[in-house]
Amino acid sequence: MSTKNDLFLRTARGEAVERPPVWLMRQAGRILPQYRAIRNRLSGFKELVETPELAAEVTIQPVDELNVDAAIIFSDILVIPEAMGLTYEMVEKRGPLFPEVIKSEADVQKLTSGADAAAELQYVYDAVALTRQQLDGRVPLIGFSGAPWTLLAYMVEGSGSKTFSKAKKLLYTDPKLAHQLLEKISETVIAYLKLKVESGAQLVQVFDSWAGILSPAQYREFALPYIKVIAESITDVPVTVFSKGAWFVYEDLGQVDCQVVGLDWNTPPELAREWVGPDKVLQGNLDPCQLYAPPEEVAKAAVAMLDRYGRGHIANLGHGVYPDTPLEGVKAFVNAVRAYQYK
Ligand SMILES: Cc1c2[nH]c(c1CCC(=O)O)Cc1[nH]c(c(CCC(=O)O)c1C)Cc1[nH]c(c(CCC(=O)O)c1C)Cc1[nH]c(c(C)c1CCC(=O)O)C2
Repeated sequence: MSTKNDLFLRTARGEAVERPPVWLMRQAGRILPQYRAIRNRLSGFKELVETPELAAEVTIQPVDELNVDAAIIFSDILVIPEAMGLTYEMVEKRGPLFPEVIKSEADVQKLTSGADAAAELQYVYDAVALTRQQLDGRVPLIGFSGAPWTLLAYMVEGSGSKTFSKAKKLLYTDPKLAHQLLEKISETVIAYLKLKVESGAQLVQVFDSWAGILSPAQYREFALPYIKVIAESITDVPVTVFSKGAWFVYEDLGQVDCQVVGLDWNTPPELAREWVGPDKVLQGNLDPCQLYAPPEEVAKAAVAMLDRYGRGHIANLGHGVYPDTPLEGVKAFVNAVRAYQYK
């Protein structure tokens, strides 16, 4: 099946394009009334994630409503810990919660990993295949995974946290165990992403949402090597690495076998370009809070951002869109990028 609007993929592959493509992290979600309507009649978030027909429907909603240049499969990074044997709950208004966490070597040994764990996630592969079919080539479909360090952080901490100090403590007190766990997570992520690609994902993004709380030395020891192996293992589609808050890693990411590097809103694109080098495509990085401003200002800020990046850029926010963002702000952003022309 050919993709009618393949601007996003052409850009990710480094081809010359007429304007930057645009999509938003967390575009499938609470910003859309259509999403809230479906979500409100279900038992919870997990029912939506685990029902392929519904996941496909909410994945396509932002394509219909916002006219973005890519869809991202509706799911969560926490399906991986669950497939490995650590179930999560999504508590309303609070976020994820793991009733059991990883504390000891015995806990790590109990976890399933690799192909066995990835085989638990058939509902994700079904959602990807169904979404591809229903998109009918309108825009490309992005698959994603959490990065090993970010997944470890949830598996050890048991919930969100400002500091993730329990997870960081493990790195300092039992690095060997941390590596054992990271190894198992990585094997699972690789098997999982390969199956997502086989099911129809046309690019994969690895979210290292908590990269920025690591020291540079910790990042190089506990995060980067695993991201490297994952990027090298995905050979059939482009790979995006988004290491949030970790400006100090861009030089290293320049050496990783990925095509796109995602930037958070604290990172000046000119510096990121210097650090990662000329070959990668950059993705980002408008401050999600900018979208609360009046639409004309959102549009101006979007154009100013695009001018700073120049070519080799996928327009996005610097992190996921906040659930209470006005739709008119989101649309002003998308439309401003769509109206832009490279000189
Ligand atoms: C850290 C992380 C998680 N999940 C994810 C990350 C990495 C990206 C990032 O840094 O934001 C990734 C994710 N989660 C979700 C998507 C869907 C696709 C998309 O981007 O549109 C994606 C790509 C749906 C979701 N994942 C979640 C929601 C909200 C739940 C709901 O609808 O009730 C959605 C739409 C829940 C979730 N899931 C997670 C948290 C911390 C929360 C609670 C916070 C919140 O409520 O926003 C873990």
